[in-house]
Amino acid sequence: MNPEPDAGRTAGADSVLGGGLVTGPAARAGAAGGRSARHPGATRAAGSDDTAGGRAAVSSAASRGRLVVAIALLDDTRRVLAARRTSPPAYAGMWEFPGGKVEPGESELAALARECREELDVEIEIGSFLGQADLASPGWRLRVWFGRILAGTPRAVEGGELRWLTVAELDDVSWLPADLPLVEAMRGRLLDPAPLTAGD
Ligand SMILES: Nc1nc2c([nH]c(=O)n2[C@H]2C[C@H](O)[C@@H](COP(=O)(O)OP(=O)(O)OP(=O)(O)O)O2)c(=O)[nH]1
Repeated sequence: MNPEPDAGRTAGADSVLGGGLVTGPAARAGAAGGRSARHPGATRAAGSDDTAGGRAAVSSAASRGRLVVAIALLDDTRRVLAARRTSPPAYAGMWEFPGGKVEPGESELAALARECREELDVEIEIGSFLGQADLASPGWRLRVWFGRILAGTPRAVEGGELRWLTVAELDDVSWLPADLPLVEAMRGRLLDPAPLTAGD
């Protein structure tokens, strides 16, 4: 399933992702920014209640929600790179797709490229959209793309741990709760022999 139009197209193809990828400069241009959400979240907003105060608090929190972008980086054998978090305490030890928050004025894809540079010390090529999920904090949303490494060997710059997981190993780690439906979607895409082309 690819619920979003592809992030962008360039010439070229590779055996893992297929063609139609956005590389660094194109990613920085941010072809996918500003799209509306079309998919319900996987995680219910936490902390809501039925009191007027509760509604106001939730509404206020939603208005300052954040967009988190992350990447399912694949190697040539379709293993995916997972990262183990060290913070906050509630998430420490759980696994996620590398990524982070989009800064104000920054495009989604530029943020994705920046986060991979900062957290993994790699340059990436961004492929097709995997999916999105609402996070526990009201107004926060996670959006994930497939991608591959163009340059560098990933290392956990900010601590934690990295693991390349085969599709058979996806359940060997404890994913963050919001990631679970995305991991399921990814499993389906990885088991499908079709190339993970942008726009498929
Ligand atoms: N990167 C990433 N974050 C995720 C995933 N799933 C999930 O619930 N999250 C949550 C955890 C955090 O609350 C939030 C991302 O925040 P972050 O702390 O990683 O962002 P950041 O790198 O910009 O961090 P910072 O500079 O503000 O310290 O999204 C995921 O797969 N990848």
